[in-house]
Amino acid sequence: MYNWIKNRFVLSDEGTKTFIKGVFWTTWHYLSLMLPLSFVFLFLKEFMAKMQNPSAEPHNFWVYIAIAVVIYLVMYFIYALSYDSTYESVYSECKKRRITLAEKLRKLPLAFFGKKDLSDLTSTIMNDVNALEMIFSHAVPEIFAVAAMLVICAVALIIYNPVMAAALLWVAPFAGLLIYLSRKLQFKNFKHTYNAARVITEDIQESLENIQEIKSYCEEESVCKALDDHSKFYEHSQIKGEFMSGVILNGAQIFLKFGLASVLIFGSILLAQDKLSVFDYLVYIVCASTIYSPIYLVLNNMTELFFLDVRLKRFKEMDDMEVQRGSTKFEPADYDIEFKNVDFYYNEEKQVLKKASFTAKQGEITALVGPSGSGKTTAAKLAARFWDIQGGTITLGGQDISRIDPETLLKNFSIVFQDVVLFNTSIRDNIRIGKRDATDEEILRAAKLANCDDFVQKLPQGYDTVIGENGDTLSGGERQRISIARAILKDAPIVLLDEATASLDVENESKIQQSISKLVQNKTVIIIAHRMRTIANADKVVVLQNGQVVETGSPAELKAKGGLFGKMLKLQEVN
Ligand SMILES: Nc1ncnc2c1ncn2[C@@H]1O[C@H](COP(=O)(O)OP(=O)(O)OP(=O)(O)O)[C@@H](O)[C@H]1O
Repeated sequence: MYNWIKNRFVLSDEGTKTFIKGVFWTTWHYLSLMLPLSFVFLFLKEFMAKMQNPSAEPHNFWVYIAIAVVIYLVMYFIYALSYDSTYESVYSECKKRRITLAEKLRKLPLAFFGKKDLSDLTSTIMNDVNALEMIFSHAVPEIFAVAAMLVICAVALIIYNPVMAAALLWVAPFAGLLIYLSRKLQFKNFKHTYNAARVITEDIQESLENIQEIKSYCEEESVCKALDDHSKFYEHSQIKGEFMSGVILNGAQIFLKFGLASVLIFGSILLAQDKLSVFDYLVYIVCASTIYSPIYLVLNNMTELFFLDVRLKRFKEMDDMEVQRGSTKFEPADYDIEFKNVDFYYNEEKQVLKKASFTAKQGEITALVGPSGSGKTTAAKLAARFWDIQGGTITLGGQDISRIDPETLLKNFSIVFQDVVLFNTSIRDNIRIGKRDATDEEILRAAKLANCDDFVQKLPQGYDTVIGENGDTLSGGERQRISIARAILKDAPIVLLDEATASLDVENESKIQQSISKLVQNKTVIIIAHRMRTIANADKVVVLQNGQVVETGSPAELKAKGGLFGKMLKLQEVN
């Protein structure tokens, strides 16, 4: 049972224990709801005994008051315990689930994020877990608790009078079966609604992110129309889903009412035949008027469980995702990077690297050159284990990087991409990302080396200026310089520069080239640039074409050879 609960609801060990505790107390809470009813029966029994025998001595009035107070206190404490244990379990489990998801995301290869929409992941971490909070704090414990209470009551009623119990309870299994049989249909409906909601979230996020392009290409109308269509589809599937659930649930609820009719009919027959006392008849009528509400509650919550399954499926999908593992101990003799017959493809349709072999030595600048789409960026990112390769090996300091923990590996890399990512915080904090414990002096030094200081000093708050989402308030070149300052501050033994100076003007580029030449001393440097002057200082050039290494050598050697590199060089000289 323990394992079933744990797997069924994708819970942690502690979550399963607190969940069972919550269900235990919720069951007692529902059982305690019968106490006032028992009190009424006690009173009724005595009242009828008094009617049959007027000389019988009634209980003292204060006895009833005392019983009522005890019942109230018992119910109060049981409810408090049930509330406390259920909510404690729910909130702590949801917190854990969010942390586990975030931890999982941290360990997934970056390839995963390329395939997934980020709004979708955010929605799983926030909205799906929120929905779980609701369902776990209400529906799930209630199902277990009310079902347990109903079983106990059913057993008591069957022992008390099996025929009347049968007349009362026969409807419940049929109503339950009706809901159970509808589960596939309800699951399918909810999945449609859920996916439609995800599409809308993605639409909104995408249109907000690309608002500039949308406006500049006058695409507002078509974007709004798409959003409108998706919203209509969402509305339609919501209404369809609710209608379907409503029809099924109402069908079950109406069916349950037959139970009251059969109690009245059978009870009257048995009463007429003198096989049932008036008191027992009244007991079953009262039961019939109260017991179907909790049964209906269970049925209603069962449909919530079908909805829960859609969300749990998403959690399981993320849970089952393969994470990148490796040793956290990494003490290389040097920082030479070696690609040996590397095969790589993002998806099976197209192989991006084919038996690629080259070495980027420590203390040297290795330039990756080649036509657009030849696999330069991919190769550079593979060196930092952004993805795992499908064939060959990549070693760093002689150690296979697929056996090194990605985070441990990345500590050795300073990376500057063309697509700079900045955070909506101060310039100082954005640079500090390179080295969390950096002093202000170290930050200033890195900023000066990266030629940031001039433009930062002109800003009203200097290094404390908050730069907006992804540095929106800065120019492309300024943003790029901040990211270079970050890399300088990190001072890692390996430097990857992917079109790092592409968005700078000639004057700034040459200044940054000087800074970069300081940054890269005695380091392993892999540089990707389309402008040939950017790689003039490279020690080695690796030319890629269609994912294959077609030339390797110094810039002078390759120029003299007159191959692809020579042609590219000539082309740029002409231009
Ligand atoms: N995340 C990805 N998923 C699928 N395919 C990708 C992905 N990134 C790149 N590719 C494909 O892999 C091939 C190599 O891309 P890559 O960016 O490595 O080339 P590149 O030589 O750096 O190009 P450029 O000079 O234009 O930046 C291209 O065909 C590209 O479409």
